[in-house]
Amino acid sequence: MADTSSESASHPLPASGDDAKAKAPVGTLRTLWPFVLRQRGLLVAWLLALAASSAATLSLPVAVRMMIDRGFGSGSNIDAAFALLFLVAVALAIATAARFFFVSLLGERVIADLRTRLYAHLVGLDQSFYERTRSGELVSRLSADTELLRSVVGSGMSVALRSVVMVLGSMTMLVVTSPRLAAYTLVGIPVFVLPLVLGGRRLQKLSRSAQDRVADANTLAAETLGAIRTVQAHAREGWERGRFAEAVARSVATARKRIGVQAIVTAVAITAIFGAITIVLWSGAHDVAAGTLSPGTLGQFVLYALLGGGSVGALAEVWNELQRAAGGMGRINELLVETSTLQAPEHAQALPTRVRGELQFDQVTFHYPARADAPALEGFSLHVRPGETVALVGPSGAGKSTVFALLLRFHDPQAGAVRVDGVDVRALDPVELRDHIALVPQQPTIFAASARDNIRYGRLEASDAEVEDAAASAEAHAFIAALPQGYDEQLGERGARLSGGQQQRVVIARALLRDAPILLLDEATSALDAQSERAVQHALENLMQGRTTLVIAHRLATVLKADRIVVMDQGRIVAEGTHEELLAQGGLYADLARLQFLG
Ligand SMILES: Nc1ncnc2c1ncn2[C@@H]1O[C@H](COP(=O)(O)OP(=O)(O)OP(=O)(O)O)[C@@H](O)[C@H]1O
Repeated sequence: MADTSSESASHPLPASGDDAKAKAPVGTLRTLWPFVLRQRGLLVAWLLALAASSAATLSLPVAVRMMIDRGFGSGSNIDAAFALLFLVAVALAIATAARFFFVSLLGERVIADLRTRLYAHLVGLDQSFYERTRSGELVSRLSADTELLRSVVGSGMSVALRSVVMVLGSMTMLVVTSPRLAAYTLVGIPVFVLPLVLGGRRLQKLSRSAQDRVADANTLAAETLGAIRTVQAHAREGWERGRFAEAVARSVATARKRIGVQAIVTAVAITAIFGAITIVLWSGAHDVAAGTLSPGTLGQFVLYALLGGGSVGALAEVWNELQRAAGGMGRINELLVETSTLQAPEHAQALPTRVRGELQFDQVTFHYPARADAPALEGFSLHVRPGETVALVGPSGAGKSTVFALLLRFHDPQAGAVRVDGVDVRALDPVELRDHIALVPQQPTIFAASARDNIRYGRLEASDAEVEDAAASAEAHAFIAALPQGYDEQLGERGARLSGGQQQRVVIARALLRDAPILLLDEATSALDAQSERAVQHALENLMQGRTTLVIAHRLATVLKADRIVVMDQGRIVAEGTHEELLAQGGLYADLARLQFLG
């Protein structure tokens, strides 16, 4: 059987960005307002440019009329009429460029601000939030949902406001230009617009389901390619090919419907627009022939009608965009209102300047928020003296990791108290508390950064020499120095370029550099070869020296060296003593030791 343990059948995320089925009302976008107001300068510059470009656009038809009537009509003012037309066009060009620049920049700034704020909020949320939230979901909100909003602030908002100005402006100008033709047009508009709006709605629904079908196929591909070992080990390549082909075929079938409707809508749109223009021109031509209307005025009228009609279309489109963005804003708001249940107390107590590292659990009872019925620790009491090494041993689910979580104050117990140097951890600022603790987790966490920066994560202000000293004590200096770029070598995502034992030693170096009086060590369970094992063991011994150490033990060497072994089962302590004492007692420890430590 192939080893598939390293594969996680990654569950498809709901693609937040695309999935915006606009459940939130458009008013949700109000949340953005304070962020927009913070860019006051850009906002004012944009509004000025918008006013200028709208004025230029609205005067363009007038310039065209003058060009036709004066330029072509009499022939005397040709140069002046064309010069005026060109000037208006240049003004329009400059104002449009300025408008685009200011509003796009405004969009970028506002969204950068929102993303920064959202991330800052997320990293501060407590563990219980992360236990019920998938990190992929958060990343998707940070990227896809903010991207939706970026396009709203950076363009949608601009198009909406501009279109409203244009619709109002061109309607006024239609009436001013020719009240009679304007009356015809206003009566005629709904007749032409209604089928387009209906077609547009249908089109939108279809394009959403086309997107969904494409997403289905992508999800299938992501899931199976991510678990390719399992697929191949089961010889399911042929079957998966078939499934993917079917999913793709379904997306084509949906797309075909959309394309068909779009083709019809296009035909209707062209007929409607040219029908309208023909009718206005026809009616206007009679007026021109009768001498009641100049040709230029007719041209001016048609241009205003086109401007107004185009802007109505743009408004309809932007409305959809606003709805999608409101969905994104709603999801981001859900995150922004999340609060940590673990707040720093208003008047946090300070730990002594030299923390001795005395740990006390007093009758602690704790259950995870998701498991109200099953306590992870129950009446748990433990006293660890400064500098002592205590090994926690117990079957899976006994509560060993929970002891760590409470010491780090990732959660607060429902009863009892956890104390460091006699101070209840609830009275401390969590950041100050954690400053005195070094954690070496079972799975080493390596960031996609250089070896040096990975170690320095333990203490950001450490010098290069201190980093290298820590690496040396962690038996990591030799292999890091041998990397092509030495300490500057990028370790790759999740430490892809290091072996398991090397990753562990980098993390130990990080903990050494942290130089905290309290060490929480969750020993790795994965077997290393004898040489790596010895190096890691050596590194750990250096790390534990002179610190209060709680270790979740998986190795014989560790339990043998511990000052005391605490045996846990179902959230309680069932025995305590040294390896020999506990072996002699028999019971749970003897069973565990036979399985885990003595092979
Ligand atoms: N985030 C969580 N939400 C709900 N229940 C949890 C959570 N984490 C742990 N538990 C439960 O709490 C109990 C103690 O878990 P804990 O992780 O402390 O055990 P452990 O001794 O460290 O086990 P292992 O050796 O397998 O890591 C278990 O019953 C577990 O199912």
